[in-house]
Amino acid sequence: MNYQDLISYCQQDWEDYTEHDFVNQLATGDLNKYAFFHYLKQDYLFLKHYARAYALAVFKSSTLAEMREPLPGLNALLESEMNHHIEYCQTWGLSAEEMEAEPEDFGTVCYTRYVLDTGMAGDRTDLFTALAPCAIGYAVVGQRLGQWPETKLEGNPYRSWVELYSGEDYQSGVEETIRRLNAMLEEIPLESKRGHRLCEIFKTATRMEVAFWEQGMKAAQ
Ligand SMILES: Cc1ncc(CO)c(N)n1
Repeated sequence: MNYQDLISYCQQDWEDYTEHDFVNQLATGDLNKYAFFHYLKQDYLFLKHYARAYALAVFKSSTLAEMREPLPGLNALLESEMNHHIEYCQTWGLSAEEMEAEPEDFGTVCYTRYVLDTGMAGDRTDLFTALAPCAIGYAVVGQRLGQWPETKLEGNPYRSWVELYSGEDYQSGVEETIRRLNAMLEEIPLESKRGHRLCEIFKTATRMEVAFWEQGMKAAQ
């Protein structure tokens, strides 16, 4: 099997995630600012736990080459994504300390602990499958918004978000992630108990991504 099989298994959830109103409104600049602010603060907390999950990938590795594999992703997350979030929140008058002190919303707890639990209970492939919708989905969103005729950059308060995820650095990092995931999935038949289990992991994480957009939307109501 390959990563495309994981997406096909949950096609509707995948579209709900990557074509969500939240991202379309981000691209046009029409998203409610409280929705975005809540999302961004929660995403900061989300990324911290995500970094822990990448660190777990080192723990779950056996060879040195495997141990090194999660490092570029971990570095991009802790540096460019986190710095973007911190700098953005600062422009709204929120300090990094205040972001640290923000309480975790339910969707943030559910998603991050699901990924960590899947990785701890399973092996490296289970863990990377649980991590996959995050990286791949945001790359798909970034690519789509980068080409979408309705995307507005000029005067868009969310421009930096669109540029981060449609940018060359993020896109090429995810291409590498996909290549590695495919190499892990190659030997596993889609029509097997193992294949089915991986599809279910990917689907659950994808549903959590939809809930994460919804959690932002709800903050505006
Ligand atoms: C919830 C979520 N999923 C994926 C990404 C992409 O790294 C992110 N920053 N946040």
